[in-house]
This record gives sequence, structure tokens and C-alpha cells, in this order.
Amino acid sequence: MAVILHTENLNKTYRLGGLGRARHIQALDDVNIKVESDQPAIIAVVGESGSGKTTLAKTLLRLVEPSSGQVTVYDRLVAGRGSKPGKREFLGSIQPIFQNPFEAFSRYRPVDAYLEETATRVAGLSGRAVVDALEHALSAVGLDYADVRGKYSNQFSGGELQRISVARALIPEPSLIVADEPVSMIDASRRMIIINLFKRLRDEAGRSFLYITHDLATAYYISDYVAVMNKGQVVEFGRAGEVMSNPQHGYTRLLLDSIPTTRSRWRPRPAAAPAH
Ligand SMILES: Nc1ncnc2c1ncn2[C@@H]1O[C@H](COP(=O)(O)OP(=O)(O)OP(=O)(O)O)[C@@H](O)[C@H]1O
Repeated sequence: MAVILHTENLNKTYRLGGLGRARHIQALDDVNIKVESDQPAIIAVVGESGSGKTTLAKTLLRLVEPSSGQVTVYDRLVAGRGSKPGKREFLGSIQPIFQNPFEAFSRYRPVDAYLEETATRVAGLSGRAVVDALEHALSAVGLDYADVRGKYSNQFSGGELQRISVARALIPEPSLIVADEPVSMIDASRRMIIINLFKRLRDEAGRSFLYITHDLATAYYISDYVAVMNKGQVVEFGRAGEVMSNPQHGYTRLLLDSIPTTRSRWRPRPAAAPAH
């Protein structure tokens, strides 16, 4: 079985302010998560703002150095003491998708230039193989290269642009895609297209995802595993079905109670008392 993700006693403390006025924020507080499986998996990390989700994502992407602890992804140590993966090899195996696709692509550069750059610089491709990789990745997200070529970010909807971000992430054939709030900036009616795309890429292309979200409802819908974070700690972790149907922690129950259900939304109001 492969160790898809293992964080061991992972800590991150940010230091704010200068000498004498320094303040420390413990963004990750002994985070321990282990997902071991032969099947690719979608691992959701849920929690309110400031709970440490993005910091966790950034340690996997090596954008943030942990204060202590280690991270293993697909049996390879990627962060913490002793981790020294080569840059290209590392970038190829873990790819990010960010929250705002309009910020990921400058409006002064055609979007396919970004895809080409990933194909040449990260995947190490050249010549015809670059075009093949772009065609293949775009078709995996339901887009045609001919419809994307030469166009700029302002010529796409947020949903289309996020699908192009996913295509870019797929080019180096990563084993894990880290998606930090990937649908929060997208029109609500288009969110499920991206969410379902992740499911399809897990099942058909064998990609695993770390899916970071505030939204427990979509986390439940697509995830195999859920980690619930609060104040830098993972307060609950397990198979999605178990966490949702039998939450052990009060904070998880609180998050679950905040999901609007059909029943609570449409429950008829009690009739007003007749006026006397
Ligand atoms: N570069 C930084 N310097 C100092 N403090 C930081 C830095 N990045 C994050 N923090 C702090 O660390 C804590 C965790 O932040 P983080 O962004 O990881 O949370 P989050 O759960 O992703 O929040 P959100 O959902 O709002 O993105 C917060 O208190 C935040 O203010």
C-alpha cells in the first residue's frame, strides 16, 4: 500500500513583529494525518478561516518550511528535516490549484503560454510532446486546445479558467493535486463541474487530491477522507462517511449543524397565533 499523505507531528509557528514586540502564531499544532491506500484518494481539509488549512497546503507545496515535523507524499519525504527532492521532480509530483483563477493567469499573456511553460519547465517536454500534453490535459477537463489557444484570461468564465488551471496542474502527471479553496471564487452554478471533475480525475486518471475548503457539504460529497481543523489542530480525521455520520468532536458537530439541509431550510414555520 502507498502512503499517499503522512504528516508527522507537523508544526508551524509564524513570528510577527520585531524584537521585543514579537508575537507567535501557531498555525499548525502537531498535525498528524495518515492516508495509506492502493487507490487514489480525495482528502478534504475543512475548518473555519484561520484554522491552518492553507499553511498545511503550503508545507506540502514547500512554500512554507515547517517549524518541526515531516510530510511524506506517495512514500517520499517532501517537507521537514531530511527532505531534499530535486526541484523538477518535486514540482512534477505535487501540483497546486489556487483559489482565484484570475490571479493565476495574467491578463496580458495567453493562458496556453502558462500551460506550455509547465510542459517544458516542469514536465521537461519539448517539440511535439508539448502540444500532445496540452491537448491531452485540456481534453481531460473537457476543453479543446483549439478553443483555448491564443486566448487571454478575460476571455474565459471563472469556471472555464479554473478548468484550465486544473489542466495545467495535470500536465506533469502529478500524483497529488493540492487544491486550496478551488471553487470559492466560482459562480455557484458552476462549482459542481469542478467538484465532479476532481472525482473523475481520481477515478479515471488515478490522481489524488488534497481538497481544502470551508464547505463541509462538498467535502462530504467528493472526499474519501476528511480532516477537520480548528486552531491549528486536526480535531478529527477519518473516512468521510464515518466523520460525517458519527462525528466525535464538538467542533465537527458544530460545522455539521451549520450545513443547511433540505429539511431545515424548508421546514414550515409554526403558524402565527391568532390575533385577539
Ligand atoms: N505568513 C504569515 N505570517 C504570519 N501569520 C500567518 C501567515 N500565514 C498565516 N498566518 C496565520 O496563521 C493562522 C492560520 O492561517 P491559514 O491561512 O493557514 O488558515 P486557513 O484555515 O487557511 O484560513 P482561510 O480559510 O482564511 O484561508 C492564522 O492565524 C493566520 O493569520
